[in-house]
Amino acid sequence: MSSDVAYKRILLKLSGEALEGKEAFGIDPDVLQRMSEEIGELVKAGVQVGLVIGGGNIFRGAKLAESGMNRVVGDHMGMLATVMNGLAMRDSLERNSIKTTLMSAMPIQGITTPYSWMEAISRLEKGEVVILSAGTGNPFFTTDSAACLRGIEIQADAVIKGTKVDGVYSADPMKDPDAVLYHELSYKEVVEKELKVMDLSAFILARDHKMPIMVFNMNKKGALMKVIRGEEEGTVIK
Ligand SMILES: Nc1ncnc2c1ncn2[C@@H]1O[C@H](COP(=O)(O)OP(=O)(O)O)[C@@H](O)[C@H]1O
Ligand SMILES: O=c1ccn([C@@H]2O[C@H](COP(=O)(O)OP(=O)(O)O)[C@@H](O)[C@H]2O)c(=O)[nH]1
Repeated sequence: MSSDVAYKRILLKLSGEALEGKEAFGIDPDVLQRMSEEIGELVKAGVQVGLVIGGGNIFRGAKLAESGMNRVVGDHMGMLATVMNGLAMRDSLERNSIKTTLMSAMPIQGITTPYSWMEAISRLEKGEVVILSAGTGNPFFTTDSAACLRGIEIQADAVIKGTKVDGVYSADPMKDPDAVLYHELSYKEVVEKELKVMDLSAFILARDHKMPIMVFNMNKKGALMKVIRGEEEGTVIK
């Protein structure tokens, strides 16, 4: 492993919505390409990358339930959306010569590999990127919960969450122009200040297992590598 990286194995969580990029719906190929290049740099530096991708660019169960659909069915659709994003991401990574396995908590024979934590670790050790799709496989959870759960299972050194803003702020930066970016926070401060990092059940799981969380801007070129090098970028919660 290259000596200038601070983490050997990471669980990278990419937001489904951020994959939309400049498109009105679905997936922006430019975002996929840029993320593939950035993930490729990590792999070259010797970092083992487990990847959880959201599905918010396609379906969210809670939103579907607002219009009358059964929430469980809506969540199944949301989880399948993460498999579609996973297929697109694997395709893009493979086109960039990065060996990738797409695992799914909802197995689809012939298309995905069923999720197994031991198999995931063994492939990560061989230098493959492993995409862990279909969230936790259960309704009423989010892909942030999946990221923390899988991060703990695969014994990652940190959960690194890519989002649309530069990190965790004192208030929602999209709404409050005076919001201040934090570079470091404790789990306790996040709870006390009620800061939106991820949903509470995901966050508490990470806290209880002392899993560090980093939040960075997916739209900022090079930000991910800076986080991995331990440079001042985004927000670290530990
Ligand atoms: N304290 C805060 N710090 C950072 N972002 C915040 C905060 N409060 C609300 N937000 C909003 O949360 C959004 C990111 O949430 P995230 O969980 O990544 O989104 P998604 O719903 O796509 O998973 C940002 O775009 C930002 O507008
Ligand atoms: O373990 C999980 C993960 C996801 N989902 C569903 O999949 C959708 C897409 O995931 P998420 O909203 O976390 O995506 P993101 O916001 O990261 O794009 C969610 O809204 C849920 O409906 C679920 O039911 N269980």
